[in-house]
Amino acid sequence: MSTYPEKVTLEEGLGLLLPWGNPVGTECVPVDETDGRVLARDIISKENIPPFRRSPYDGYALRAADTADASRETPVQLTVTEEVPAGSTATRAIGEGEAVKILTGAPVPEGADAIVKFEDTSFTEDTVTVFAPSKEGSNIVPVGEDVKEGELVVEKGRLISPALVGLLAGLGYENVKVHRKITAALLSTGDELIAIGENLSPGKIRNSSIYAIHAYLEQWNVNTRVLGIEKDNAQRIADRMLEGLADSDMLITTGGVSVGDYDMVKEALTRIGADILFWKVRMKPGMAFIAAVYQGKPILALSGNPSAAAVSLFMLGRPLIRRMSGMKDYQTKELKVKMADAFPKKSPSRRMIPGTLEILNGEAWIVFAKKQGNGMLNPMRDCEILGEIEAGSPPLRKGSIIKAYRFFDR
Ligand SMILES: Nc1nc2c(c(=O)[nH]1)N[C@H]1C(S)=C(S)[C@@H](COP(=O)(O)OP(=O)(O)OC[C@H]3O[C@@H](n4cnc5c(N)ncnc54)[C@H](O)[C@@H]3O)O[C@H]1N2
Ligand code: MOO
Repeated sequence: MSTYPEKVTLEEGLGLLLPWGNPVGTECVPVDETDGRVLARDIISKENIPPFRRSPYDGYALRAADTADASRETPVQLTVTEEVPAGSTATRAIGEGEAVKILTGAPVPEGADAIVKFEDTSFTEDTVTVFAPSKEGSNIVPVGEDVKEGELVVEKGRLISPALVGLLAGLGYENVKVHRKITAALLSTGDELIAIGENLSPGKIRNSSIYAIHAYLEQWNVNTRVLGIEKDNAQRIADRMLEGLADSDMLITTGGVSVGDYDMVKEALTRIGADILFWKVRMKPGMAFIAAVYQGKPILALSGNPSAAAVSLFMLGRPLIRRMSGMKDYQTKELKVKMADAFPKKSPSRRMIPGTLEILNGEAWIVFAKKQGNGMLNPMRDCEILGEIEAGSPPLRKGSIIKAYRFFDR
């Protein structure tokens, strides 16, 4: 019989599980499909953005030296030689006493070293008059202001944001090398579960938890293969597990991981020959949990209790999924928050309390979910962060400072 650790700390559990989350392979996808994907190569710019000195205003390009003596009383008049709209270039460099009418986004002509806005001048078709000296370089966007040629714009392993999609397009990438999306098979176990459309009968409940898990996975850009509901029968669960694992990178199950007579998931894992990495984590909710590996593929057996399943998925599943997806910063980020509510009970166990993050007077506060309990989904509804009550804590007053874990970072 294989042995495995029981009742590990969260950190021990992550230490045992995360090494199995090897980054998946890569693929090239059109740039407009890359939001939320993980970049698989460093992006070093071959170009400057902008590629030329640019005017940020509609106005006149001129030589700052020509305006040195300009004032309200002694305005300086310059000869306008031509007009340069965006998309064009000047036909020649400007000389002493000359200016070029220029529009926003147009390249600054050779010889010019300052731009004056229209509204700061008076002008005719052929002349422009300025009333103050311009500083050399003023109102000129330098070449490469946004991105410099040769610059490391973004490292591989970063999650691509909407602005980065735009930057990649701006750099000329029609296709981008990203990690392929991982696929997770999802299996719900429990004799009590019925599908959404079925009628409730005594003792039965609708399968809700897996829909929440499915939605979280979608947010994390994971493809899913939904296996449906299986009864509390070890062999049937084992068969479904193998079916799901055959064409997925990982398996997530719910239910049947406690100590009850019908908790068949551990037995099913043994039957398929999976290696159990650990059973039970010292936190609440989320104590009931099994991590296993089958042919290198991670298996997360989550609690049937929906909040417990979500907390395990956030604290253990999410970093694993981020690592498998190719992300460099896969670890959950921590912060210190003040409690906007008291936690009135002693807490012998380490507790994770879902809440929202509020910033008040420059301080981070956690507002706990109104409902708390591992058997509900409501507590997780608006969860942005999980506040941690340490094992052995006395009752905590409002305003106490605790650690929290955040889930809205990229
Ligand atoms: N004697 C003990 N009993 C229990 C312990 C324990 O340590 N000793 N731990 C309790 C804790 S804490 C949890 S969490 C649960 C874990 O139970 P399982 O993971 O085995 O889950 P089930 O028993 O299958 O279901 C628990 C609960 O959740 C409901 N459920 C199941 N699947 C779904 C679903 N897909 N959607 C919605 N709800 C679901 C199920 O009907 C049960 O009510 O064990 C405690 N017991
Ligand atoms: O294990 Mo239960 O998962 O503590 O809520």
